[in-house]
Amino acid sequence: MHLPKYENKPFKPPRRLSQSSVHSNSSTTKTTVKRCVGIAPLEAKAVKKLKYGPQCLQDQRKIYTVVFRKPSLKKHKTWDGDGYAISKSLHRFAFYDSCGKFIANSVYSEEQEQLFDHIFKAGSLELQLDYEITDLEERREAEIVLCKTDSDLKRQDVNETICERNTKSSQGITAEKALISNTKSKQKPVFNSTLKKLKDSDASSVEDPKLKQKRKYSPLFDVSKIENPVVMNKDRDAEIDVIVDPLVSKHLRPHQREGVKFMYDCLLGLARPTELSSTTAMTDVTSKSLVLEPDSDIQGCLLADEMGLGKTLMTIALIWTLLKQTPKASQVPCSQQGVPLQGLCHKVLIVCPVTLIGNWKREFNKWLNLSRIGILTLSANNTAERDKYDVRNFLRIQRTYQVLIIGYEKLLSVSEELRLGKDSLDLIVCDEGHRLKNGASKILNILKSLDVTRKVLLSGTPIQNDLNEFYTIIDFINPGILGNYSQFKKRFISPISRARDPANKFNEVVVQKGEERSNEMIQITQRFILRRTSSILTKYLPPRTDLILCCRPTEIQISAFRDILQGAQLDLTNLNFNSSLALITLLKKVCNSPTLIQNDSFYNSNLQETKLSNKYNHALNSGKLKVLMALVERIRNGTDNEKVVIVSNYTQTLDIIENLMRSADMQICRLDGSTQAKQRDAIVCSFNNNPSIFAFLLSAKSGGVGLNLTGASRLILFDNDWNPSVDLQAMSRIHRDGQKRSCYIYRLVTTGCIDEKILQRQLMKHSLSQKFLCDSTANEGHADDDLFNKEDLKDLFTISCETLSNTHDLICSCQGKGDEDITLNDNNSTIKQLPIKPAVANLKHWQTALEAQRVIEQSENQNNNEKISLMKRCLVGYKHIDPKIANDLMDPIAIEAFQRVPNDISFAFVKPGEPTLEAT
Ligand SMILES: Nc1ncnc2c1ncn2[C@@H]1O[C@H](COP(=O)(O)OP(=O)(O)OP(=O)(O)O)[C@@H](O)[C@H]1O
Repeated sequence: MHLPKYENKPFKPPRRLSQSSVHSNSSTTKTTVKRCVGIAPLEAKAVKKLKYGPQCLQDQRKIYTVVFRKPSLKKHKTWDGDGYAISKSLHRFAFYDSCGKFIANSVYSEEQEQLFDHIFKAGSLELQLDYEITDLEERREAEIVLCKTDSDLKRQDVNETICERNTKSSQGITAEKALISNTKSKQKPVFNSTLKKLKDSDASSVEDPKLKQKRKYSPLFDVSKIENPVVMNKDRDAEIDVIVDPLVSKHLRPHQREGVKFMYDCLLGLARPTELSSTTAMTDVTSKSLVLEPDSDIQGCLLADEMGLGKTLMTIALIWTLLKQTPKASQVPCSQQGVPLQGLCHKVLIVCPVTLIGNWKREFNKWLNLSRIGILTLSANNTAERDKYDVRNFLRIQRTYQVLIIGYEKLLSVSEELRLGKDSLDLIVCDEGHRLKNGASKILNILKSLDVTRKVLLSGTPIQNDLNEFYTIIDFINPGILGNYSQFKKRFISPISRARDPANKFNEVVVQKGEERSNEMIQITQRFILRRTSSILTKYLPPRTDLILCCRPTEIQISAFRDILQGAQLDLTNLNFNSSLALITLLKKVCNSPTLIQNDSFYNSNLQETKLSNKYNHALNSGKLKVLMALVERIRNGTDNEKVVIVSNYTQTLDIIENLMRSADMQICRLDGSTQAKQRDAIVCSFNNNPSIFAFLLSAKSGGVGLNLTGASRLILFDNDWNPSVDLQAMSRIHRDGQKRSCYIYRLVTTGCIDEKILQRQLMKHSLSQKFLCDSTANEGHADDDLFNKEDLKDLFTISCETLSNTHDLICSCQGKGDEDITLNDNNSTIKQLPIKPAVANLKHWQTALEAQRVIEQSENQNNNEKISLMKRCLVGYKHIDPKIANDLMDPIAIEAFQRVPNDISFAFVKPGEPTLEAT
């Protein structure tokens, strides 16, 4: 199977622009020519009228790009310049420099296959062919340069006429303005370095002020000819509208149109009225340009949309717009029609996890085509020296690449090169930007040292509930907006933390102050943070059925739980979460498979004398493993050639699953923390494209982020993480754009054991995380103390062998016939989505101890009710099914699996997907 491979173009030095293409007043750059010729093919008739030196337009001879240098004896030779070659016959080549000036002829008489390796000697130069220009647009560009050898005004006029006619004849989304050089004025050659200087200079240095006053400017696109355009907002000084290229905007969904405008407003420091971000306003305003007040505090943003909402596409649309357009036309060189020839940005740095570099490049190709935009990626195979060379060239050379995509890890090795060339960078995009939450991180400090004001952070994972981390990220995006750290600490961290401290839970004043400061912080930051949930996508995706399957523990598991809990001699009166963590982890492992305990460090140092491990060393020794194997066998035997992704937090669990599946002759691939960066992309591609690979084993934490596994339509989440967003990340790998089949997500939990309790915490936390800043997402696999009191901890260590589902027992009293699901009554639906706190408000000052006790008890009850309500909220829409009573798990595969292991699925919550797929 042939997979697309995107190689970087070789670096070339800046091309010297031909005299006619650029001049110091209303100058025209190479881009001008490119735009002009890219609109519609030149008509042969018009072309024939031109009597050009190289005659290149009169026939279909091949045109190549070339690089050249003076002959040198140096070991590591570099190229001095670039140009073109025209092959007049199979063997004869005429070489021209980048201005179209003839250099020399040369002959090639060797094997055709080695043509591109051959070093030609022509004139006093060595030359090498780079690539044949087959792209129409690029060929036209070359032709025009080559045709200008004896440039004269008449010929230029004809060019202009052709360009104008092409523009007029182009329709709808191709209605781009022709960009025509003003050749009638005096021309001086300008190098790209000069253009770079112009970039930051004042308008007056580019244009004569008198001329400027008279001059009219035009946007790059004619908005009247675009169906449903996306027009950017502007400030009062804007001279023209900036309109997203219809080539991209035609693909954008309503939330994406709004997202692109949001990011643009932030980067340009435009103060957005809050109503603009409301969902109802979306469709109405994105095609209009509103005049907004400036907001000097903001030049960066955080796009925190949930995964799968298309943050990559939105960012590509933004980058492409900024590279090509600016509202301040008078500050850049313009065509004769007043169309700016430069955008607001010239060079963009995208930093992302190494696993996502390939994905970014594919997305650029998907939406723009790589022939339009120069994307440089640093290959994982490159040496550090090669990386440095590439980065230096990226920043130095104007023309070849506009975007550099680099892994976070590689930033360190090229930091010096980036710092030296930092003035060339205009925008930094940090994908999975929550990685920058650590203020001491070297990567963050390198990025800060680049002094790039415009920044976009992308993160599908909510920012964690740690105010220090939050400060670090916000201060990176918009430095100083929250004051310096000590001011921030005083104003926000201290009062908010004090209010969260259980010791202050009855101090109304403290709690209220914390709440006020928290709201104040939200108000400041929501100006540049945008978060939408993936529910927006429902109507564009195939239906998704969610099944939570409670898997009955095996006898082996139950006896392992008992032995461990007895051996650990828990002091239930002095429990706290951190001291119990090792035991909790051990119990989680037993839920997956008792085999795992033999490698558990807590077990080995504290419980080994119990010599339990040998007893549990059987293959299918857990309920979840039995259900998993029943499911995957059913999926594999199905007629639809469906594939499955299996996710676990433990690589050792993946080892067990891998062994079981391989012994059942299933072909699998696997991605976990040990998978080399350079292999990751290839593994994902081969899974999605190779029909013989049936399953993908994925470690939830080490790579789930950002992966596209739409080759599979079923996903089994083998264990839960405390942090619901880790699981959500994993689950959205298959149910995302590009998915054509109905999807099924199975979450396996061990009935009545710690697995189910973790699920319950997740359900509560997910409800809480709706309020952005108060997201109670836990840190790196640790549970959040907010949600654990001593009773909760005791509950974690309680095994309920008799129950069909401990979760169901808590929230509902139905029989599990499958016909009842939870609907929130009015009371419940108004539950405040705030972290659970004791009902402090109920406790007035100066109450007797008895009254206080009563209020506290009431508060605790109220909290329990709130917790249950939070859980219910997450399970709205789920059917409650005891498969022994109601044999309808709403999925033929699950039904067949149940028939195979009827004693191992004790209960199920099933949320059937709605058939709402819209043509996209
Ligand atoms: N408007 C659209 N039409 C069709 N496909 C789209 C659209 N927007 C995005 N996609 C596709 O959806 C998939 C997911 O998009 P993308 O990776 O950008 O999401 P994301 O928000 O960055 O998610 P994550 O946080 O998981 O990385 C990609 O394959 C992308 O090409």
